[in-house]
Amino acid sequence: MNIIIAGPRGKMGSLITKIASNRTDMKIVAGIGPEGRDYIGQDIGIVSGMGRALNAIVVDDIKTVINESDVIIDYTTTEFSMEILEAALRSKKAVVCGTTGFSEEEFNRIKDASKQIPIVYAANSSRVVNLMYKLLKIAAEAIGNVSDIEIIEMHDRYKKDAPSGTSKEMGQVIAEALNKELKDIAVFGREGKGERVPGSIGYHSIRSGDISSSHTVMFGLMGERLEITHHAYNWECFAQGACEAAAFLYGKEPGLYTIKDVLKIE
Ligand SMILES: NC(=O)C1=CN([C@@H]2O[C@H](COP(=O)(O)OP(=O)(O)OC[C@H]3O[C@@H](n4cnc5c(N)ncnc54)[C@H](OP(=O)(O)O)[C@@H]3O)[C@@H](O)[C@H]2O)C=CC1
Ligand SMILES: O=C(O)C1=N[C@H](C(=O)O)C[C@H](O)C1
Repeated sequence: MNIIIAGPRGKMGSLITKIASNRTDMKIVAGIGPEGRDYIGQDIGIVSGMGRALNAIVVDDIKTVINESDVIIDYTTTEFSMEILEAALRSKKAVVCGTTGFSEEEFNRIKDASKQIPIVYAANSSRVVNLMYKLLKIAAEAIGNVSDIEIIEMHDRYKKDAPSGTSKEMGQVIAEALNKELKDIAVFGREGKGERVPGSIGYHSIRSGDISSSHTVMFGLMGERLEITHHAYNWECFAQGACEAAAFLYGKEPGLYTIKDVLKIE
C-alpha cells in the first residue's frame, strides 16, 4: 500500500516516517509540509532526520500527489487536518488522523467524511493507553460514584491543545461507566468551585520541558486513593499505532474506525 505522511518534520511525522519506511507492507510515496518551508522538494528521509533518502519528495500541495496514495497519515494541526480531510474526500482516499484539539464542528466534519471514506480517528494510538481505558472502565464502575476523580496530564511545552485529546477520551470512558454526560461532570480548574462533588472529574494540564506524554487518573476516597498512570518516554508508541492503523485501513469500506478496531481491543 502507498502512503503519504503529513508533517514529516514534526515529532510524530518524523517517527511515523521512520517506522513506515521499515515496514514491508507499505511504501511512502510523498510527504506534505506547509508552504514556504525550505525543505519542500527534498526527500522525506532527509527531512524527517533519518539521514537517508527514501525516494519520496515532500510537497506543499497535496493535490499533486494524493492520487498516488492509498492512505494519508496525519498527525499535524487541526487546521491542516481539515485541509487533508477535504482533499481525501475529493480523491476518495483513506485517512489516519491522530491530531487532537478539534472543535465539535470540526469533529462533526470528520464524522460526515467517514460516510464516504474510511477514517481511523485516534486521539491516542498507543496500545497500552488503550488498555488503560479498560482499567479505567473497571475502576469507574466500581468506585467512580464515590470518588473524587482527577485527570492529570503532562506534555511538552510546545503542545498546542489542553486538555489533551487522551484525557478527554479518558473522561468519556469514565462518564459512560457512570451513565453520565461528560459535559455535566467535567470541571476545568478548581478556582472558585468550592467543595468537591463526588463523581465529578477534575482536569489538570501541565506543560513543561520535553515531557512526551503522561496521564494519571486518580480516584480519591477517604483514607486511600487509586491512581492509574501511563507514561510514554518518547512518541514511538503512538507512531507504531499510526502505522498499524494505516495497514488496517487498506481496502476498508467507508466508516469511522477507532484504534480499538485496529488493535482489536474489546
Ligand atoms: N494520536 C496520538 O497518539 C498522538 C497525537 N498527537 C497529536 O498530533 C499532533 C502533532 O503533534 P506533534 O508531532 O507533537 O507536533 P509538531 O508540531 O512536532 O508537528 C506538527 C507538524 O505539522 C506540520 N504542519 C503544520 N501546519 C501544516 C500545514 N499547513 N501543512 C503541512 N504541514 C503542516 C508542521 O510542519 P513544520 O515542521 O514545518 O512546522 C510539523 O511538521 C498534535 O495534535 C498532537 O496532539 C501527538 C502524539 C500522539
Ligand atoms: O501532543 C502530544 O504529545 C500527544 N498528544 C495526544 C493527546 O493530546 O492526547 C496523545 C499523547 O498524549 C501525545
